Amino acid sequence: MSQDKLQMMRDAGPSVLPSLLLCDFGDLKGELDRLRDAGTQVLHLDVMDGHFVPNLTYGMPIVEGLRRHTDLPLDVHLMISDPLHYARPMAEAGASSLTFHVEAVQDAEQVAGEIRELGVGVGVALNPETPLSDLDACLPLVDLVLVMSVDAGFGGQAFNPVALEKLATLRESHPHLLLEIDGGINSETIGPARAAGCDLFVVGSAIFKQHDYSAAISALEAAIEGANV
Ligand SMILES: O=C(CO)[C@H](O)[C@H](O)COP(=O)(O)O
Ligand SMILES: [Co+2]
Repeated sequence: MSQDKLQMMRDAGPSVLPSLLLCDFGDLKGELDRLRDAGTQVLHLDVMDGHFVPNLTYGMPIVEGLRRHTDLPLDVHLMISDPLHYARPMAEAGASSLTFHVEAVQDAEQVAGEIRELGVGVGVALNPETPLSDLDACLPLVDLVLVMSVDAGFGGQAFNPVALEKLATLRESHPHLLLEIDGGINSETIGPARAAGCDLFVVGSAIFKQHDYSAAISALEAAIEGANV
């Protein structure tokens, strides 16, 4: 099933992925309904352990609860020190793709290989200061690369344009890899990210700090459409 969901992420084309980090957790079902009505095709879930990053969010019960209320692909961003410890429970909870941070692991090739065996999409993420060369060993084993445009850990940070260079380099060398960007994406930064070859655009503040999610997502999609690709 998760491989189907990964295909749904590919088939969606350039897409805005709302990050539930900044949503109203007191009304998750309402938030899902509003996002679905706004045309959301993939959800981005930020899992933080208070160790790899200095922030703590949520784990399997929330992923499982979301899965019971939506068929949308769940793109899970693991900002945790020991991704393999939680990979299987996350897959069983309903994750469609699991993206680990290359900075968190000793052997990224092994981690990517073990996640792949779970039947979910495999992603690797890197923070702004991490060089692309750190991905060399695991790139042949992943479906997507998540290029961070802020330091992982918090929503609402300013966009770091170093991500654009990384996206352009990856797009050139790996035309079929799914490329995702996360952090400080809004209607001004999303166009340059699309022009650099990005497919999936994670957005927190620029959706959840607006009253009208449909209007916010439409503005972001218009900026993607208008990008100089
Ligand atoms: O991974 C993340 C933070 O580490 C979030 O996905 C990201 O910060 C989204 O929020 P914003 O659009 O406000 O930057
Ligand atoms: Co994220």
